[in-house]
Amino acid sequence: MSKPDPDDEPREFSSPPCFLHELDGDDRGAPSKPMPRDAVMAWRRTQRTRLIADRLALPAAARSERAARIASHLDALLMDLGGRTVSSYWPLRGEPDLRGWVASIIERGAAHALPVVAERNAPLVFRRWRPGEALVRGFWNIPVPEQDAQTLPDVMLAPVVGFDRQCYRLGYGGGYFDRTLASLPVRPYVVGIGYEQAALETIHPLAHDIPLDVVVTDAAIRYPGGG
Ligand SMILES: Nc1nc2c(c(=O)[nH]1)N(C=O)[C@@H](CNc1ccc(C(=O)N[C@@H](CCC(=O)O)C(=O)O)cc1)CN2
Ligand SMILES: Nc1ncnc2c1ncn2[C@@H]1O[C@H](COP(=O)(O)OP(=O)(O)OP(=O)(O)O)[C@@H](O)[C@H]1O
Repeated sequence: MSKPDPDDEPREFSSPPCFLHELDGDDRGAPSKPMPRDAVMAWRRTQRTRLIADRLALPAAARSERAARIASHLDALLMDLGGRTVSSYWPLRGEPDLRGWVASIIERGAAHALPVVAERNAPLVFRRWRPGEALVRGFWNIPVPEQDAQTLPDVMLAPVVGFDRQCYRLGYGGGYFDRTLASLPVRPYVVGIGYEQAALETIHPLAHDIPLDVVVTDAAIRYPGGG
């Protein structure tokens, strides 16, 4: 397992064409001048709190309607998942609930797994799971499969707290998905999942941040730099 890099500096050093946006105090659009690591981490904490509160404020009906849109975008993006292993997540803190879609891909011949924090600050492991199978409480009380049948996903759904134009992911701050992607022998196809309202201009990527391949929201399928 790699240790956090003390030289973990922001990656973006290019000057924006115009600095007027810095006068209006809008920290959502985020200026693209380099920010020190401590400032990036503090900014991320503020954004996490705001973004989680925003999605928890969505009425349940709006959340499930948006999850259905995300599911139909996933069908359009991923098409035939027969014979593939897909990892998803047990929905927490207002994350889109894709459990119905998971049941549908299993019916269509996919295998499915859930991520498990087996050890703090270590890569995630993935345990096979089908609806109806037993779950137990893991770290932070997140339900995880009881059976320790480990697998590696071909397609990994990564729920986002926020995402940016380059498809960098803001998560809960544990660094688990980044650590996992840095350690897997074969990189899966990594699909960020979130509501459109989680869009940010930039998360101020640091050296440890690994971009998602694509982000699927209720409004769009977004590729890095694709607007
Ligand atoms: N539904 C779901 N399951 C998931 C993830 C996820 O993003 N969503 N994960 C994606 O990585 C992993 C769990 N990651 C987590 C990372 C941090 C915290 C958390 O609560 N952290 C503390 C602060 C950090 C700490 O104390 O270590 C907190 O927010 O209070 C929770 C889950 C695996 N399972
Ligand atoms: N490959 C890695 N090796 C060691 N530490 C890492 C690695 N990737 C991330 N970290 C550490 O994890 C911490 C949290 O990172 P970050 O703010 O990017 O979390 P996050 O992506 O929002 O969280 P999560 O993936 O758990 O939802 C940072 O201190 C970072 O240094």
